[in-house]
Amino acid sequence: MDDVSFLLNDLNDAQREAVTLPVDTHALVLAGAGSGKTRVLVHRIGWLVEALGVSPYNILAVTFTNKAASEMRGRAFDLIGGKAEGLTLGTFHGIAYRLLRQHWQEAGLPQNFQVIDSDDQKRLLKRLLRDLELDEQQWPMRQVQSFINGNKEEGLRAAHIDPQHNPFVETLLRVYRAYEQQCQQNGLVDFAELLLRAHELWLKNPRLLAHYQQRFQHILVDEFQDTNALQYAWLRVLAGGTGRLFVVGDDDQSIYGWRGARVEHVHRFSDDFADVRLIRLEQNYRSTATILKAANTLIAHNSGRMGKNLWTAGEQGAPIRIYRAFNELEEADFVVRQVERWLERGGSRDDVAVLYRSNAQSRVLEQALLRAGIPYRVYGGLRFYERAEIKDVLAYLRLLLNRDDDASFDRVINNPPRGIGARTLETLRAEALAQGVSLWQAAQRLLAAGRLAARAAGAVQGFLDLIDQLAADTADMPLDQQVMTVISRSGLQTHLEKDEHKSEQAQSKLENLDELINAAAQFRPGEDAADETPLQAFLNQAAFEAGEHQAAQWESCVQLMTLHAAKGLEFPLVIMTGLEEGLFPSQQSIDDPARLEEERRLAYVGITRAREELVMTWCEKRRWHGQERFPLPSRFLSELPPDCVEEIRPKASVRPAGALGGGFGAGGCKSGLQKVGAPPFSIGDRVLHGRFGEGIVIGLEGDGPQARVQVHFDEHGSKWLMLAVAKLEKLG
Ligand SMILES: Nc1ncnc2c1ncn2[C@@H]1O[C@H](COP(=O)(O)OP(=O)(O)OP(=O)(O)O)[C@@H](O)[C@H]1O
Ligand SMILES: [Mg+2]
Repeated sequence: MDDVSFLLNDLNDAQREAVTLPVDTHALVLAGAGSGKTRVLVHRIGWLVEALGVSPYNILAVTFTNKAASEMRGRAFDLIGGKAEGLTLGTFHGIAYRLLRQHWQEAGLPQNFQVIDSDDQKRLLKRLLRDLELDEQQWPMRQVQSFINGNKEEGLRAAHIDPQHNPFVETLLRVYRAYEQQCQQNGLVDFAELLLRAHELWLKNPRLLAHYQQRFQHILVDEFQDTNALQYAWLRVLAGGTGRLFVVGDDDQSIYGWRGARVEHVHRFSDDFADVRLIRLEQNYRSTATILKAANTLIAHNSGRMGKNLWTAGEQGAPIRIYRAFNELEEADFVVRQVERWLERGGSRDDVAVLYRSNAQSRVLEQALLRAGIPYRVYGGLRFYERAEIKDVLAYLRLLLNRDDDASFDRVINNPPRGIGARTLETLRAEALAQGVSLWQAAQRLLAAGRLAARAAGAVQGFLDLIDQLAADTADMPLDQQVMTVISRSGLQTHLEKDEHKSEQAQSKLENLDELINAAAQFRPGEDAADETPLQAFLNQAAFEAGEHQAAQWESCVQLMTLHAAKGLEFPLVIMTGLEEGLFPSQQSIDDPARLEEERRLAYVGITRAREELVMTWCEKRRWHGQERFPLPSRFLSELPPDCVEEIRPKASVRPAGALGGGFGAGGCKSGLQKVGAPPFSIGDRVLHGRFGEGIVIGLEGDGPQARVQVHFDEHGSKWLMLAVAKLEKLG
């Protein structure tokens, strides 16, 4: 087997054992982060093809995200060259989608069926509730949606569910049935439906199933701990009696419990399939010994783990640096300095990932990176000002300034839904086109001429009045109140709040809206904005930031992403931000032990993304949900081994460690960086400047005549000033 030794050379014994298992066994590779599970999976593909002569056509590989899938394809290509093209490789949803496209008839779908996202689904359900004369107050959208999606994920259609004379379930079932019917009629397929249909495709078409069972003799699954019930069932059916499953996973990285993933599948796997070979990998190749020890110590706080021993032969590495920022603006500045430092030492931007718990945290980070001219990409999501809910609010604000802004008009006239249908919109557009006027003017004309049906006319008039009224009422408000008023009176907020508890998605959108209010509160027009109103300047700035530094695909970029999106990836430098109680762990998880453990696994995922250096930051003060908060440092910080961490503070800070809320628990981090010589100010002092007014000291740098101080002024934002020349007065 000389010619296949390249497949085994850079593997350790346990990895090699997994890769070279006989062709007729099932395998479960259970191992911690960075132990080479994904590598083993790819090498197994190579082994099947090159050593055992399996055709790529007979191999199905499932990953968790599209990015992971394309990386896996790349790695497979490196091993087996062009043969990799014959593999079927993708996410569960992607594979189900392809199957349904190919077998639309057998699946009972129209050829041109359309996939709808969660927002589309909500809109459709709202309409159905109205048709069924059900009150949305009584039947909250989140409940309806989770009833339908939850059942689909369990493989249950409306017809399968016995309401057992429970009137509550009976009503939900009526909605489910109507929804199924509507989707079928219009050829619409939601996310859960993709998997359910693909599953039913197997069950209803034994011949087709037999074909695919025969074809996919080898099924390999990465991140197995995050499969949900339907995905697991789908795998079981497809594997049938002959297919061989090779699954890899880590119970400590199960982070999608809130979306129905079941770590129990890892336990069940050995019962559901005969002769499963269990292989454990214990050597970590990704991280320094320090980072690995921190991760191991942290996750040991969870109970009911399968237990693992991860070790590394790698270097000790630098300590994990924990930065206690004054506030989120200063935190973002610090992140930028870390990136710059990395680049100065010869690193590349691609090496750096900045991770956060909540999407809304990205705005301040994006702004700081933009200011510093560092290209970045928000991975697995959109940049702040490109997010739909932010664009919605901005569209309202634009309309307040300019009623003839057609793009904005079009975006929000029926958003949130106010009963203005597609036909009315068509009429408006046709009129605007025919008369060469804006949509707003077209609406006014049609209303004046009585050319809209009564119901539509009422709704359109209501919208025009809303905008006029908002413009009049908010004209003299400060910018943040303007934004806040628009968010609440437009109905956008209520629209999202209605399903607040159900979807993280709606919750995250609400957080983004709060963050937009923060942005308005912190906004200071530039010097060249003298003849604009603050609102105009704010909108221009937002447009600018949305379009700015749109990094090209190939350009080297710092990557910003949520902790969830970082799963499976690795970076030389990882910066985890917002390590604060109430943010990470999230507020909702604090009183629920199971959810708290999931948050801890998320922290474990974050820490184990780092290869060489890890930095964690938290803020003594954070604007969050439109309020100033003074969070405690995250409990996860105090769960790290003290000898692995180093606390750093803004340079030359003279405030003694612990003065603002104490360290983080017993054995907290010792600060080696405090200077004793006493500059006249310390972080957190309130100061007065002749020109910029009042502010707060957030940074100090240098000594003697070179000493500089960074102040965040209430009215003018952050500035660095030379201490020797700036006339700063300390306020009581
Ligand atoms: N035997 C080995 N020799 C050298 N490097 C290895 C070896 N095994 C894995 N690696 C490297 O270690 C890193 C982690 O591997 P991999 O991503 O496969 O781990 P994983 O177990 O899938 O991690 P995660 O749980 O985070 O998904 C990768 O950079 C990989 O190339
Ligand atoms: Mg992996």
